[in-house]
Amino acid sequence: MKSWTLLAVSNFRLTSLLQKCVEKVKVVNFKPKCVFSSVVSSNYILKFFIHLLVKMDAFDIFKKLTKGVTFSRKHNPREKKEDQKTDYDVNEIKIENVKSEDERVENVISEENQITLLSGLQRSEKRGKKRKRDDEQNEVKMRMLEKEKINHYRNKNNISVVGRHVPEPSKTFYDFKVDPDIIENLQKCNFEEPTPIQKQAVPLMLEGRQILACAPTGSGKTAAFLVPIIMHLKGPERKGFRALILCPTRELAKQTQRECVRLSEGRGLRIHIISKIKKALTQYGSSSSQKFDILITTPNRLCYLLKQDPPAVSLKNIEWLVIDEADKLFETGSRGFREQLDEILKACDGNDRKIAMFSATYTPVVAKWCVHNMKGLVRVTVGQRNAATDLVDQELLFVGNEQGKLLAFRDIVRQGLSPPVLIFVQSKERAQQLFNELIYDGINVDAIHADRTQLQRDNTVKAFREGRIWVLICTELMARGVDFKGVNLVINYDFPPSAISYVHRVGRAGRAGRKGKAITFFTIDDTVNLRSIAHVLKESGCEVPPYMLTLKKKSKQERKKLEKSAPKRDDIITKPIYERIKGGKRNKFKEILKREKAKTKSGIAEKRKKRKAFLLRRKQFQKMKVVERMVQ
Ligand SMILES: Nc1ncnc2c1ncn2[C@@H]1O[C@H](COP(=O)(O)OP(=O)(O)OP(=O)(O)O)[C@@H](O)[C@H]1O
Repeated sequence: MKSWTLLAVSNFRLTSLLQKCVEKVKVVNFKPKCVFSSVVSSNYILKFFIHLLVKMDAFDIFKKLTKGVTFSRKHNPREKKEDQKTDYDVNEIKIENVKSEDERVENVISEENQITLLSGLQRSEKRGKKRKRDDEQNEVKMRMLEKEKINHYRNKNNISVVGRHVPEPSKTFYDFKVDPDIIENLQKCNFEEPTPIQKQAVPLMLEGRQILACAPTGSGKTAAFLVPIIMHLKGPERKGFRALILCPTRELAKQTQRECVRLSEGRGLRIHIISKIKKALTQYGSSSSQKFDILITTPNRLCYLLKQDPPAVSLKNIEWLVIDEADKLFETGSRGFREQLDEILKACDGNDRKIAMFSATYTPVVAKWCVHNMKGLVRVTVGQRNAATDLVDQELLFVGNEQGKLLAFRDIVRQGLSPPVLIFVQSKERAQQLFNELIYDGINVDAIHADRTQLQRDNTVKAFREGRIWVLICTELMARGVDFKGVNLVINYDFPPSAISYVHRVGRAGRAGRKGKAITFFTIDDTVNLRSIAHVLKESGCEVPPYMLTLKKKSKQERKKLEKSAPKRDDIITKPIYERIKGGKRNKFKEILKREKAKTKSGIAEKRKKRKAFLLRRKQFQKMKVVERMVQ
């Protein structure tokens, strides 16, 4: 193999440039070996080469640079070995004619001011490439390290994300890229630092990303979607509604509106809730002033407005659509809102529409829909999916039968009840029955259910919030999203229809970092969901008798049936009602009972009469048939 020895050349940049020149004149296997005699600053050398490159062609440059340099073409086996052994070894370079080359360089550059040569710096092109590669590798390593740090922070906060280019979670409110007034409002609410869902969801939504977020009950999901929306809308405009927040109940919508008002203080945003449908029919139509920005409502009311001809509200300018309690709104059937949701989605047909879904529980139906319909979707999960908050101490209590439930509750009261307490029952009738029972026990109690008027419902919620009512009996209506501060105890008087319902009911306690307790009564009739609910308890670190976890898994059909219609239960009554009624009223009640009895007696007699007539007709018919056969 031919080898060249170039003596007395320059530093690294000089060498590599020279090599390029040499390549241009097609010199094969050029291995420059060089040493400096004096120190030249690399900047000046660069300037020098730029000067040369501009003025001369490659051959000229080569000639100029190699002037006076001796090239040895001798075939030297030792040299060959060296060549193979190492790319370039500074210690074994032959130095010839260094001075003359140095002088020449100085001469050429003398026009370009002063030059200082760095002595001892020798690099080959391969080394240069290696350095470049190293730099790239270091950069990759740095990026990986950064990613690892972010992942570590996410793990610490139990955040998991699925999606592309997910921004870093914010550590403090100041890391949110929001205006100072929003941070001030957050601080006014006594929020010290963002909750994990806020840490991840806020930066995501601020970047305009569509998200499906799942985080435990009471973990601040409301502020997580309100902050970016408020930031996005900035101030009031005359475009009609630009953000829409859907909630499953009016109580939750009102609560969200309150929080939105608090967080957007000073911005002048007009936040509306559809409370009176008649007023709404004329308030938001196309002929109105369009001076409104955020609409918070239930799907039913909004659909009613959309169905008017022409529609009584326009959703064309909606930029953010938030579906709170997404899994509930995606439920089909009479209790769900799926059909209404489809109509609303159709009405929000603006180009800029982005969707955010939030819930404490996750269902595959929602996830599937999001994957198919939300571009650039990011899924954010805090903690374990469909798990109850670990701030609540949960207990399953076997009470034998329906009477046992009342006895168990009275026992809890005897041991000492620390209000506020929420009691969940399966129907409005049972809510009323339990209310009638407890009111005679001298407990400061009220009930809320769909049969009560809007005003009654609002007053009850207000009284409970203000501490005028200690025990609130409610149905599934209040299980989702409603935030009563400091609920100490949740009692599932009637067993929840599903594990998801259990998670939401229990989640009314243990909110915003506070601790709480939940007791769930069960009888022998409640075994269908016992196993799955026992698993929820176990996952949130509560003690569960092992037999519950190994109960036979009930079929999906059985569980679905239970979700659709609650099981039949005995009425909640411990004594005959007339025993509790005094004086004249009691006698009246006895009379009513007698009449009822008489009614049933006459009813039985009527039934007997009918049966007799039926039997008689059947006999006659049979006789006729016999006669017909005989004739034939
Ligand atoms: N960063 C924060 N620091 C302290 N408290 C907060 C913070 N963010 C929200 N909260 C408070 O936490 C409570 C629960 O918040 P929120 O109602 O948003 O919970 P949620 O996750 O929506 O619950 P659910 O799933 O039951 O609807 C509220 O009282 C709210 O004011």
